[in-house]
Amino acid sequence: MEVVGQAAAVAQLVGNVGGLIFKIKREADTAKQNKRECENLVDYLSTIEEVLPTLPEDPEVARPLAKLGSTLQEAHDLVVACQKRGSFSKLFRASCLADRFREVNARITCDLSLFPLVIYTAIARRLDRMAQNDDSGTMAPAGAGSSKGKSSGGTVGIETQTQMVVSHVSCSGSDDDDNPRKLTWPEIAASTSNLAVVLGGGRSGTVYKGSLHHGGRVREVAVKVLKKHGRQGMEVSFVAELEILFPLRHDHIARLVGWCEEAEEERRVFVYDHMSNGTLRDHLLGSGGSPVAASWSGRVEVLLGAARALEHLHHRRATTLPAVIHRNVSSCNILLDARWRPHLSDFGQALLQAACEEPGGQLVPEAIGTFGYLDPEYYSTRRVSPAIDVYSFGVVTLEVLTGRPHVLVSSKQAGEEVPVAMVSSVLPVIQSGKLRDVLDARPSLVPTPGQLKALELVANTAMLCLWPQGKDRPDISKVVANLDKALGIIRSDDETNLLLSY
Ligand SMILES: Nc1ncnc2c1ncn2[C@@H]1O[C@H](COP(=O)(O)OP(=O)(O)OP(=O)(O)O)[C@@H](O)[C@H]1O
Repeated sequence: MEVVGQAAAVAQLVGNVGGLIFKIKREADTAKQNKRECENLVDYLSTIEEVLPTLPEDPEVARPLAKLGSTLQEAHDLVVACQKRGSFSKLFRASCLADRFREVNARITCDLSLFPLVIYTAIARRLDRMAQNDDSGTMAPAGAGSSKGKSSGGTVGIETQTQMVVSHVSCSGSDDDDNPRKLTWPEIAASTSNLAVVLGGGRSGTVYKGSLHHGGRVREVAVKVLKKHGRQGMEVSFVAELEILFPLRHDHIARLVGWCEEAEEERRVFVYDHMSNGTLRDHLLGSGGSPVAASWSGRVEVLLGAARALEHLHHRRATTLPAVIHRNVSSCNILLDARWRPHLSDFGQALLQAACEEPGGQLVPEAIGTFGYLDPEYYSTRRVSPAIDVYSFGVVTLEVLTGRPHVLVSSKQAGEEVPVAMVSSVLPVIQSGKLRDVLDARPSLVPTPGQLKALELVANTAMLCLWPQGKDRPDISKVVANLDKALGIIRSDDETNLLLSY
């Protein structure tokens, strides 16, 4: 009886969400302003509408459904507000409404992100029950006439979720025909000669070298095969990462070329453009004479490119897409291509900024990041805001200036080596005006006055980025402007010195 009651409650919530989508579509049809935002919202909701009938009548979907319902109620009010055409300060009103659309879109995305896990569990349970009671081999989700039993292993919800993500971001992102594409495992195996060459590895998986025909040409690619840890958690992060990476196009962001998702085999893969000159850290800590290690202009150019990538992530306001917070900015995640141009990579921990957040940032269950780069304020408050990337970028800037690793090993204490964040030993020296004492000597044994002036600007910018409280740190656009200026000073100084040497 209770089960019947719960199923009825879910059916009612599904009906409620479906009804709201219907009403939103109707109101959007007659909107008098912010029509584009209304249309985008309707496109997004149409995809959700298609999935609604496939939701299992399981009590676990009730909570995210109810949350989605209340967000859609706000979306409805917003679309209704677009019925009025304000004569006074019309543009101002339209821009306020556009902001609210971005907020509502971001919240719908947040609400959806709660679904995969519960849908997965519910469908898996359903399949178990079917295996015991019903060997017909078909599964008829509540109210659906489609989706017949081809599915196994409870993967319908997840693959549908991936499909939703792809179709949503395809609508709102770039419309070029060079979009990332879905690949099969045999294609992955062929492109990497059966995972023959390892490029690197980390907490989330192993990266292999490969080549792939894509966008009308053969591309060198890096193929990241995700670890098969906890199936459910992996699915959630895979979908989230795909949602973020799919529409990203920037000269300084490692581009997603494709992905492979074979849920039954627990295989999940991302394919990126290959960056043949490795990580920034390799060059800062290595002894080789790469342009990045050997010249101040090369180093500041890399910093500037990476800062521009972050600026692109933090300020996607020209689009309806919410800002992205990377959460894992480090010298290991700045990769260099064949022409030594930097590309920000590794979006495995990135988050879409929820527009519904309170001041101070979105609260997350756990502050994840890498020791030495992790913003201490974020670590203690668990609030995510763009300022946490600015902090980590400050650490990378100090690495570039000093050539020292982000973590130093201090002397042994009680028989154990104690790691210390590099920031805590280098920052006080810079603050006391002794930048030269910590500057890496490799680019120039004795920096010229012009170089020193530029490097002081870079160091001062790093100090601001490392301010203890996020609200006091500069916006990344300010960081870009300072680095641009510093690079200009270094370049003109290099030219003057070249002329003088003739
Ligand atoms: N596009 C690429 N081109 C070349 N090499 C790459 C590329 N992407 C990753 N790599 C190599 O693989 C290594 C691991 O990649 P990545 O940092 O994305 O993995 P991860 O498991 O997410 O790491 P982390 O533990 O930092 O989260 C990198 O340090 C780099 O050496």
